[in-house]
Amino acid sequence: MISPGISASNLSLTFATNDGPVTALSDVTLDIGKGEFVSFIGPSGCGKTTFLRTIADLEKPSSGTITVNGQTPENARKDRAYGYVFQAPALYPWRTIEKNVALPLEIMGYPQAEQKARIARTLELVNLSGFEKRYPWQLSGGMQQRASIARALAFDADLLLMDEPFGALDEIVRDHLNSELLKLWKGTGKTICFVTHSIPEAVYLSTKIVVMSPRPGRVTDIIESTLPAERPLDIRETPEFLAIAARVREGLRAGHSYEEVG
Ligand SMILES: Nc1ncnc2c1ncn2[C@@H]1O[C@H](COP(=O)(O)OP(=O)(O)OP(=O)(O)O)[C@@H](O)[C@H]1O
Repeated sequence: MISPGISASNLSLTFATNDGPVTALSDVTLDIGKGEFVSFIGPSGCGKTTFLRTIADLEKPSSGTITVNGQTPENARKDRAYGYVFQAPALYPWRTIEKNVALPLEIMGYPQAEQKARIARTLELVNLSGFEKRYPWQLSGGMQQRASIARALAFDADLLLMDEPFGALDEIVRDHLNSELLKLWKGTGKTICFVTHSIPEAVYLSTKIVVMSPRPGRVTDIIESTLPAERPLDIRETPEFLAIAARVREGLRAGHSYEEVG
């Protein structure tokens, strides 16, 4: 049996705004096992970021429950249960790459030697060994995003929350980072929650795909991937891959997601 990593039950979240209440999440029920790679896909405004932020205890649900490693999100946060990778790399320009990766370790009071070892290990995991002394602006966008992944990995949380980390990158860099991320996931056994707008990216990476629709944000389909663990990039041309992609597309249509745009 897969042990529970994240369990949401009838989770709803409504923001009070000047224009009245906005329901970002409506009645979301979802279980994510430890070691799963789960993608959240849906159009802008369907609550993907809000769901990630709720896991991270950055938002409080209006109703329903959610547990992270069997605890409240607040206790999980205090336990440093997760690393968070934002849409933009969000690196400090005045800090070198190694100093950026060191930041959470400094805050958590790791001894210098331990910091050094962890920085070396995580930079190696994301293929950035040798770039320790560079500044973020000296690296390409893809390298900057890898550095921010290294920072999220530095304190070795079991759970990695990634909010559309590769959205701003070109296809080729994105392909490369997708296969690197899969390798990293397989090598570390972490649980990954990954937000994306891209159907091929979601299908390529995930063990489970959560399709969402807006107004209000809800889950329209949960797809368990039947793809093998070993996934070369050209798996994206196989009938099995295309069948899963078609089901995701159908789920998006069922939520009237794209018809409403434009
Ligand atoms: N702090 C907030 N206050 C008020 N409304 C908010 C707040 N955060 C999000 N929302 C609203 O909640 C809904 C869901 O937003 P969310 O950012 O979770 O969507 P998303 O699916 O991640 O979108 P995107 O793909 O554009 O990042 C949107 O309508 C958004 O405007």
